[in-house]
Amino acid sequence: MDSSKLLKNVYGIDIHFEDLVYQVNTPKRQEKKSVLKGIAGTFKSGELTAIMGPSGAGKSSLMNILTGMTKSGVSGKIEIGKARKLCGYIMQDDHFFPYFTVEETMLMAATLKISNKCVSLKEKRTLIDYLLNSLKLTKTRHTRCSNLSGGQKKRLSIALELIDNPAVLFLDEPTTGLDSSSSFDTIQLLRGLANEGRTIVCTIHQPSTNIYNLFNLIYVLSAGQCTYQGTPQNTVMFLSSVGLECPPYHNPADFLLECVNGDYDDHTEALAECAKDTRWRYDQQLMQGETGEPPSESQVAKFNESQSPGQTQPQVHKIEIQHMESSKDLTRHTFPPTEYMRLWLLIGRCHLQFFRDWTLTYLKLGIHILCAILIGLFFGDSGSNATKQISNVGMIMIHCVYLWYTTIMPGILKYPAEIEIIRKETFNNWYKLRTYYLATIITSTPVHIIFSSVYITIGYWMTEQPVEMDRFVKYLLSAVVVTICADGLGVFLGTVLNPVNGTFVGAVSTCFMLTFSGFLILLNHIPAAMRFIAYISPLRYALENMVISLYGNQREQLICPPTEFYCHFKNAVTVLRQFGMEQGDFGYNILMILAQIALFKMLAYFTLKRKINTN
Ligand SMILES: Nc1ncnc2c1ncn2[C@@H]1O[C@H](COP(=O)(O)OP(=O)(O)OP(=O)(O)O)[C@@H](O)[C@H]1O
Repeated sequence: MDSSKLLKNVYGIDIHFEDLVYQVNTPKRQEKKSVLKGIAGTFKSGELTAIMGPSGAGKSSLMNILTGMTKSGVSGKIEIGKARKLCGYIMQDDHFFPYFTVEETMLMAATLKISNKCVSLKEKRTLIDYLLNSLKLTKTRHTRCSNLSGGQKKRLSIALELIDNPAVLFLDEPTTGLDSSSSFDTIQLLRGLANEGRTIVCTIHQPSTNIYNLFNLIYVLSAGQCTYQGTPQNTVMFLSSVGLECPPYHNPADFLLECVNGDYDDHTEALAECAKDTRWRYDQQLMQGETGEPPSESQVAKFNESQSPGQTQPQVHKIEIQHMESSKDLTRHTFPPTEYMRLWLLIGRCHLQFFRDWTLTYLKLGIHILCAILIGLFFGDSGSNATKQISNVGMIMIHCVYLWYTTIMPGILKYPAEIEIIRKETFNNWYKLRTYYLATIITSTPVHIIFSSVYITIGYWMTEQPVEMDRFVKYLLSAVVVTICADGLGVFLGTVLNPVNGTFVGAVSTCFMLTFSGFLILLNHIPAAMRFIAYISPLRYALENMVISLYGNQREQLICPPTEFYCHFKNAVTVLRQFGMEQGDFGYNILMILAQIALFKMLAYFTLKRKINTN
């Protein structure tokens, strides 16, 4: 298949909005602030539109409303409707998984967005080659995303969204952080994409004259009002019509911004009134020569008639544009894989990411092994020596806290690091959040099981614990479930709090759970009214379970060294009695930890969803 054909077949979607009002709450709750004050406009297919204006004018707000990212506080009419699913949104900052190369990132996007049933893997590779070539990224195809320059990252973001050929592309400040040459290249690229029939809308700050002239339409916002909507070429004439004369050799874009900024007195109302005249959208020279006046209504009508639909400006290429008659036609030229298929793809991606990040794998495993050996050496024969049983229970406590702490902290930091990538990918319909969340659970759980098992097994055998399979399995199981529980709580905290507060709350909650685990203060020494805290500590359930695994179920007597006159803990049941764990129920304790895992994982999903949906 000709891969370029996949991209050239474009739906022409015009975006029209009227009386668009956006209000936000102010600190004084009774008043609302109007960010957008009843603006109107049309962004046409085949056109590259720039939304400009001073800082705080409402550009990002307008963009977020049109993309559907902001919904509350919005009123008015937006004609884009179901066509939103044919839109791509490229946010200001470019976020990628750092351990994948450009080619791998593209391939993952292609497999997540397009089903193999409609485009084979071979065709996807050809399409990727075509896109990388068109966006001048071929030389970086084997470069990891973290090593790309700002301009390359931006082009990769664009390439990723172009894979499934969106009809509309929104870009928030695509040139921010780029040098003038990269900025020009990026906008020229966007112009090319618009010429193919797409509707491309971006916000931009202070473009150079060259860049300014590449746009088909300039839409200026000032204090929530539209103060110009017309071609770049008509800017000087428009400003002149309200008495603002652009000095010779001055960049019209700069002058326009100076005017709406109020550098030459406040002309906002006059400009807003004049900007209601949509005839500034039409190219003067094209229609009637330089008259200093916008074209008349009849000239506009005549001009429109002479243009085919979707072509309000001269078209550079002849392209296939299919115009939408109704929302029934709203299907992409390609279709996505099922959510089940995406789940498998995401599991694969999570695995690959895990193995690429050596700090998550080799370093963590190495530290687990090292710590287990060190603790084993410290405690020696504490598992069998009747004189060392308080130390042995202390060692179990250390194992619980070690596993808890080393799991909760990465959990807290996991999502804050990935949130922008997930937001971008879920918003652009790469997959559903629940699919991603499930994939991360499916990937991370075996990792926790393996790591905690390695750690516990080393410690168990080095410290001469009873060589009985059922005791070992129960001991290990308790350690594994408490590790998974720590991950659940960590992820939950990470989706509610920022990393600084999350690590603080994580550390404090661990201290409390440790205090009430039943070792530092015995349960029956805690005032009855406070005892309930102990019953919500997963560490208590885990500690009790690990202790009863070792000392319960009629364990035979421990070894009392011949040098000792009396060994108080020779009978294993004495240890249970000492810590008030005689009545401990293994199954109940496991259930309580499992219930907390389910609770944390569920809460974390909803808080993650809320976080993704708030910008
Ligand atoms: N959710 C919100 N709550 C309170 N104020 C908001 C909210 N969203 C936007 N605003 C306010 O609305 C105004 C416009 O914000 P917006 O981010 O759209 O501006 P902008 O034109 O994109 O600015 P910049 O160019 O600096 O990014 C600002 O004063 C901002 O503080």
